[in-house]
Amino acid sequence: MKALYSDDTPLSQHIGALPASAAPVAVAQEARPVLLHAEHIRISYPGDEGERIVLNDFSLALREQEFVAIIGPSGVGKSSLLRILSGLQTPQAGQVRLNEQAISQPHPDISFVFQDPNLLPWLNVSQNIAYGMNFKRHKNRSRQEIDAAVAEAIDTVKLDGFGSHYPSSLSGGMAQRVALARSLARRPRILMLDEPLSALDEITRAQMQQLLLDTISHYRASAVMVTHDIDEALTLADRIILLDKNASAHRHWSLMQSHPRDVASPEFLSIRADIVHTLRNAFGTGA
Ligand SMILES: Nc1ncnc2c1ncn2[C@@H]1O[C@H](COP(=O)(O)OP(=O)(O)OP(=O)(O)O)[C@@H](O)[C@H]1O
Repeated sequence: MKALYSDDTPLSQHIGALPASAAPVAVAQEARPVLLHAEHIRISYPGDEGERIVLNDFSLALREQEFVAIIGPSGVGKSSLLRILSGLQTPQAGQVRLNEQAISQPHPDISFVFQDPNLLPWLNVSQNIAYGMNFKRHKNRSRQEIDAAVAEAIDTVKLDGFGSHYPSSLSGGMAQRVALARSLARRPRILMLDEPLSALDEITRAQMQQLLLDTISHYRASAVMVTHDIDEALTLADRIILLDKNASAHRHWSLMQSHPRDVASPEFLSIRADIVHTLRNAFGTGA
């Protein structure tokens, strides 16, 4: 069977307690420069018995145009990690650097898409997308430049003809496409996705997965996506990182398959079974 992993190491060895940064990355990605470094991140919150460590000594080097999926049981710190990688939250230890510059607050090169599209109901589709560009970095843009960026984003998410529609007239999938367009029209280097497709029905979700890949590729962005859906991670990601209830034991798989992928193929079923097996054995739960 053709190996899905970035080297010939059996999966059983990959899922040892390797720090995410220590494991090899896919060959195609290796050539790309690292965009975002997270080093020795610790996340903790106050608990009944003092500091409760959620994630410990987590490191990640996200490369240009790399797609990383973060999976793990509920409460292991996936959303907290995404906020830290984005500069929206400060870690208790460690550092996040974007292009070697430490970040500790929201950065214009990083944008977010959440499960809820959060569209402003009093603005139409074009205005919602343009609203996302209303940041310092775009202050010197002319009206024509903003209109051109909005038109490009609408075209990329396949919403031609819907620019003047209001959110109340959009389906869930269309609203999420607007949210995606709003985030990418700003031309961020990295898109952070916190379960953006989980509220959609199966068919819309599958369509959105392909659209997401196409759109991110069009804008040449990197992506970090939190998902509970292993198949979604297998469909989209160059790398899957599994966060463990043991805060120090993060594990990862690198996938080398090009898109579109057939996750029902024997090789994907095999890695899927390995991930599920790991989750069940180590954590007593599914993702
Ligand atoms: N602001 C906060 N104050 C205290 N505890 C918090 C805070 N934010 C998160 N937590 C706790 O930290 C842990 C990790 O939360 P987080 O939302 O990051 O996990 P998650 O893996 O994204 O969970 P889910 O899959 O359920 O969304 C949880 O136990 C959560 O209750």
